[in-house]
Amino acid sequence: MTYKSGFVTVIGRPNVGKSTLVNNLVGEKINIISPRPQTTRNSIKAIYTEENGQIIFIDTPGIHQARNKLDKYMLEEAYSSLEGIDLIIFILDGSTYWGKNDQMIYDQIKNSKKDIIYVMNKIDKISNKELQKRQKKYTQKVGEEVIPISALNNKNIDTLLAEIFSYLPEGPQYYPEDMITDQIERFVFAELIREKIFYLTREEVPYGAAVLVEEVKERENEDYYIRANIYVEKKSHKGIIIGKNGKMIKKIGREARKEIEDLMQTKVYLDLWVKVLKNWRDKDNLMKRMGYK
Ligand SMILES: Nc1nc2c(ncn2[C@@H]2O[C@H](COP(=O)(O)OP(=O)(O)OP(=O)(O)O)[C@@H](O)[C@H]2O)c(=O)[nH]1
Repeated sequence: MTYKSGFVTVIGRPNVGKSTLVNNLVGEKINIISPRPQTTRNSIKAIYTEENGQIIFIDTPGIHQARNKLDKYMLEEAYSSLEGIDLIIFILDGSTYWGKNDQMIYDQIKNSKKDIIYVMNKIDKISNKELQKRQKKYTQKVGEEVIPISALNNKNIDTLLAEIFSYLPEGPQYYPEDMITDQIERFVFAELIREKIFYLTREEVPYGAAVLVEEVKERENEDYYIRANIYVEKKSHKGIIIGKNGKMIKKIGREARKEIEDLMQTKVYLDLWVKVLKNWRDKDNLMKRMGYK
């Protein structure tokens, strides 16, 4: 059998279940999911690999009217993720009806001249009779077959996968099979922290420092908790980064937090830890997680 692979954009209005679908397919919680809309702030790649092929998913932020700088950035991200991809999956919400935002996205993706698979999600929320009715309505709107699924209950996902592969071209395995995401958002946070270390410390200290974001959590009061480890190569460097009475690490944390808050447009609690790890540059796994080849 030939090996097929390609880049697939998952698009749809906020809250239709894009992250749930991608996460369930890949089998691990990668993106931040919450019942509130617009939780996905970046296009995050998730990678699905099986014997005969590989699908690289781009999970786009929900498309909506831009209200602020961050919204605009998210919109650009969503549309720019259409470039250079092989297939679009347009997710519709089976528990509601065709809306203004669906129309807006439909017009845009139709323009892109890419292949599109239409999916109607959340069918677990409606009766069989209702399902058929809505599927018919959606089919009339888009003029093509609409695949009903429940991302939450993994219903009809095999059909969807087979459909995706039927569109993908013959291609290489782009990423190793044990790699499931490239975690763009975490990488950006880590880079912001690293940048502060560069500004605030001297000589070889910043060059021997690496940052890995270990945890990103949206809390009930709507702020973000971010925990990151700063790895240094020598004990003496740890002392410098922490500083007298923790002064330096507080300063690094304060300045990085301000920038992350600016990016996320919300309050952030940044929890920084400094750890000595000799020769971290030689540790393959760590390098991979940091986004270095
Ligand atoms: N009942 C039901 N709920 C679902 C299904 N798929 C997703 N949800 C729920 O819908 C909500 C939004 O899901 P997400 O996966 O975050 O939606 P999204 O489209 O990625 O949202 P944005 O990131 O805001 O664009 C969550 O509460 C999910 O649990 C489904 O198949 N059935």
